[in-house]
Amino acid sequence: MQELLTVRGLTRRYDRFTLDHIDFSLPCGSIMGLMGDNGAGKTTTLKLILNLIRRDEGEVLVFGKDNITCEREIKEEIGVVFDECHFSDLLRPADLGRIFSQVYQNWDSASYKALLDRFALPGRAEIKTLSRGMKMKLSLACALAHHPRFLILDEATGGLDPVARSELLDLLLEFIQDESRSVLVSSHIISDLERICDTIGYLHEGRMVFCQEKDALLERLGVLHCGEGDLALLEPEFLLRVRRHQFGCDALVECRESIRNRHPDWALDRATLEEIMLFYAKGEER
Ligand SMILES: Nc1ncnc2c1ncn2[C@@H]1O[C@H](COP(=O)(O)OP(=O)(O)OP(=O)(O)O)[C@@H](O)[C@H]1O
Repeated sequence: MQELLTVRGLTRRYDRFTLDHIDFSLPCGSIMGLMGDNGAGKTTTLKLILNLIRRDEGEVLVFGKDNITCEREIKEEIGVVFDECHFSDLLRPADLGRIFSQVYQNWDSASYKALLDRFALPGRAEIKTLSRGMKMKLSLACALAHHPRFLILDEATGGLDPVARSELLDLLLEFIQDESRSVLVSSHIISDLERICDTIGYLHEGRMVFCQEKDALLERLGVLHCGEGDLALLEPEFLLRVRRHQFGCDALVECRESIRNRHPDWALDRATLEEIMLFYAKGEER
């Protein structure tokens, strides 16, 4: 499958934080979710891809082209939604349509109008009168109306109610249907990522702990509920992380089926993405 985005060794150093040699790629026709706790480096990664901040090391290729030397060309085909609406409060959606038609060669006024209608957004209302969710939908309409091939969303579902969120997720699935377009989305709403993503990248303290195909990941990993005695019997190569509590321990394990075959009477469940994230954020290595 052709790669739409390739990130290699991407590094950005701040005084108290380093995004540390991040590697991942995103094939055409797929959705990748970036999850991670506050300050893990998700926004930094997205800003580096968009060349909004300077990288210290590494390489970013979008559509096979360097994101710095080919920035103008690449940005024609990228749509971006950040968690806050950055448009002036005094403008109206109709004004944005006129402004963006001067910015993007491919701006499609009819498509913009259709998106405003789809999101029930009034073209002539000042942006300051729109709710947070409506502003988010407006950002999305602006991000989509020039027919980008690559959509980047940073916490874009945060301000939306469950129905609007569900509509947005459907729209993202629709967006990638023709197999030539892709989405990179960061979110704290892990259930949203679990629902739509093909690949999940988990950032923790500036490092990519894993970046894997979601179905394979959920098929492979498991959560074992046991006491210290059983934990000592578990083959060490299967053990990823442990969380100890008053009544025993929970262990994040891999090769779930092999463990089930060897220890059929153990309490072994599938792991959710949220559990996996908690194990890496809060668990111990052994
Ligand atoms: N301009 C800056 N100067 C110094 N440090 C910065 C700067 N921008 C970001 N950081 C630091 O980089 C780290 C990662 O921030 P980033 O915004 O990428 O995290 P995040 O994963 O998006 O977090 P959240 O989920 O809270 O939005 C944080 O520790 C932040 O303080």
